[in-house]
Amino acid sequence: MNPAQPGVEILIAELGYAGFESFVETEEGVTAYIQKEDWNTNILDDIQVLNSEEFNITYTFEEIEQTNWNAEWEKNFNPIVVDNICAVRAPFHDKFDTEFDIIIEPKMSFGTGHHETTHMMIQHILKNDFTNKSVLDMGCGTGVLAILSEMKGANRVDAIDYDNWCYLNSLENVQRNNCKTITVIEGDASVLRNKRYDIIIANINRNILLNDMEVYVSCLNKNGMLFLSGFYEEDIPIIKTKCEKHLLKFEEKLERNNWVSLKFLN
Ligand SMILES: C[S@@+](CC[C@H](N)C(=O)[O-])C[C@H]1O[C@@H](n2cnc3c(N)ncnc32)[C@H](O)[C@@H]1O
Repeated sequence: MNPAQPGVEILIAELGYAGFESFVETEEGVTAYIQKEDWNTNILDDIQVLNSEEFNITYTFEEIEQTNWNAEWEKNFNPIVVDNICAVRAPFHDKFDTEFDIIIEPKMSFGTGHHETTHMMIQHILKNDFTNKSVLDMGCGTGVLAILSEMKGANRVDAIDYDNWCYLNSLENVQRNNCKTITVIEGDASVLRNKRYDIIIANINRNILLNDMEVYVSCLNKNGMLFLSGFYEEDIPIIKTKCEKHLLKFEEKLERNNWVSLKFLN
């Protein structure tokens, strides 16, 4: 995609709503990634900025091989350290002298800590008490947040993702970090029936969160905590309204580059 610069933010926001999961801004424009099974050309009919006379955006699309993507990731994956407390690194990086040291081989899955939303979710987990809590990591990606939840003392963690690649990658990363309390499940909110948690973490996107909020809230214990991310500052009102409709109390907001992460209490 090749937008004039002022249109980039609008374009990324609209693509995010439509289900695109990650974005790389280049000198030529924006490369946007979406899971193959979520893609069809009709999706672009909803992207209003593509029809804007003001920006004149052109685009192409192509299917990419997961294996090529892996190699790219491994070349470009630099370790990160969040708040000097939690490192997220690949197996081939040296160990960090931080309280928490998470080893992730991301392959194609989202969740290395580099993305603003993952970074903020890590910050939320670091700041809150997870001791002996039951935790749901919905949309677990690499499993990084589930792994940190166990390291922070959670005694039961379900890590759920509807994408088979993420499911397999989370299983690998759970083993790699010697986690004992994490169950990785392939599925979406429909697998949550009759499950209950003290803490729910969901870094997905605005529309999925709005759509599945009722199910999440039905699984959240009284006085439980809900951490949400995967959306922008301008989405806060609609997310807050939805949460407040389910009697959740807004507690805290984190923000990075217009991405936000919210904490609610039940
Ligand atoms: C933004 S990534 C977050 C990954 C990781 N939790 C993190 O914070 O870095 C969102 C993840 O949610 C998954 N996902 C999207 N929609 C979903 C749904 N309806 N049910 C379960 N997982 C979903 C995607 O496959 C992706 O791995």
